[in-house]
Amino acid sequence: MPTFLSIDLGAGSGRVIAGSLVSGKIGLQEIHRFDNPGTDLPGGSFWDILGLFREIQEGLRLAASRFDDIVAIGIDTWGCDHGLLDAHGRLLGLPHQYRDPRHEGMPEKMHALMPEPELYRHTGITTNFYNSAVHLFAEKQLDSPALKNADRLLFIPDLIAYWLSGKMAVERTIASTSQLLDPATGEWSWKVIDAFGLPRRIFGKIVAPGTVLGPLREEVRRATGLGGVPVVASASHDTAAAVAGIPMEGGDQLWLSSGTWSIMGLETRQPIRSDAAFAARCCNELGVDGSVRFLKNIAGLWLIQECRRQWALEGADLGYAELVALADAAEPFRAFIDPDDPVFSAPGDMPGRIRDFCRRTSQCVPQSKGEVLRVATESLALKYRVVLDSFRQLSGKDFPRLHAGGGGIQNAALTQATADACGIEVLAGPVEATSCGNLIVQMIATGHLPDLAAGRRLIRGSFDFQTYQPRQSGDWEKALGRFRGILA
Ligand SMILES: C[C@H](O)[C@H](O)[C@@H](O)C(=O)CO
Repeated sequence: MPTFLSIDLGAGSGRVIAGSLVSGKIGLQEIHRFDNPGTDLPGGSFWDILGLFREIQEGLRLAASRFDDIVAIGIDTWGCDHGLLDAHGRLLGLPHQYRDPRHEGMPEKMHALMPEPELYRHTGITTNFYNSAVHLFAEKQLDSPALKNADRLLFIPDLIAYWLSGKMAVERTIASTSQLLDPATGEWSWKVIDAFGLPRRIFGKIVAPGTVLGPLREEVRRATGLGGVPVVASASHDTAAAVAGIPMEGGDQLWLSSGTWSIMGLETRQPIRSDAAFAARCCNELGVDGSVRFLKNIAGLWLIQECRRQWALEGADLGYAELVALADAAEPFRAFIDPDDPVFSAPGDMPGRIRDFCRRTSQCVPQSKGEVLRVATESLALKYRVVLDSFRQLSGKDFPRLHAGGGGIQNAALTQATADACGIEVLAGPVEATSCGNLIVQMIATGHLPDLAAGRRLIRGSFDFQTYQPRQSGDWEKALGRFRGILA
């Protein structure tokens, strides 16, 4: 049975997943899972990129021992982060994490060189702390030897693909998270690159998702036992992969990719760079098959993951099911936070910050773990509603349903709260939207599927989907009024 391998790296953990085509369905098997902890060192917050590569090779080795018909391999990762390489293809230092505080103070300096509305007209991306443009600009301000000596920039999935195949390429969906790309042409925006004084030479050729890069390098073949399996530049940004993996039919559908980030958006054919879109701080990233992901990033399960991490440090190691049960048992609608307030963006004492926010905004201060989690869960659902309303306004369309995919949909309390707060049906599935998207792009690239629509039909027929109907409740409408009041 033809089997495809999806290497899916999130900003917390990574997996190698095998997707086999059996009797007209995709069967998934998780082959290897590993942590991806960022590490704070003098000089910044970094990714352990060599450790990740070792884990990936281990996953490939395990896959080779289980499957004898491996057709292709594709990589997807979180957005924005990158490595710099010299002219010999050697990595110049550890890649920084996008939460590295070096972004602080940069937007003001950038906007002095190119005002944000103009930047938006060129790139379709508002300035956000995580964008590659901000971090490269910081690197430039620090007179970084890596940047000075760099010959090539590769985003994290491009770097892994290079280490696996020996072929360098910049894949378009991941490049579109940089704030350095023109979303209409899908090519680099030289005006922006020049305005920030970044060296043109590091921005190499951009390839479309689904480009076959080449077979595994000899060294990787020896380390894993795999043969010359081709590496495909898949939908390399995990959100692009997730959107490809959510089976929507027809244009302009509303989707939610639910994970560490909750990303809500529309799948469109053209970027939207109007003043209204800029004011709503919506971004245009690129998707599979020439599509545009018109979207808004919302701080998603990050809030809950960081609460969990903090409580584990304090000695309470709680599983996600326990966290959901605690939130369920707490009293509803006591207080709200803006999940996207900058105070929540860095790792740290999230329960303490949630309490501080409530105190600062003169609301009830949640005390117990359940109360804190309830505040986070309801606030997320309400933020989805606010974002949905801005999409309604910007597009002049109403949306009958929200297509939600990704690991976050397993939090049934949050998914039901999403339906309730948004007042629309949520069609939830698949949990593995990202890997599914990554896999179908490989299947298209290798001639096993004709196109994206066929891939989405395959996914629809392969997995269970759950429908959440909105429960009629005036309480959510009242809560929405209070929530809007605390938004900055
Ligand atoms: C900064 C985030 O990584 C990015 O914007 C988001 O789209 C993502 O990749 C979530 O995994």
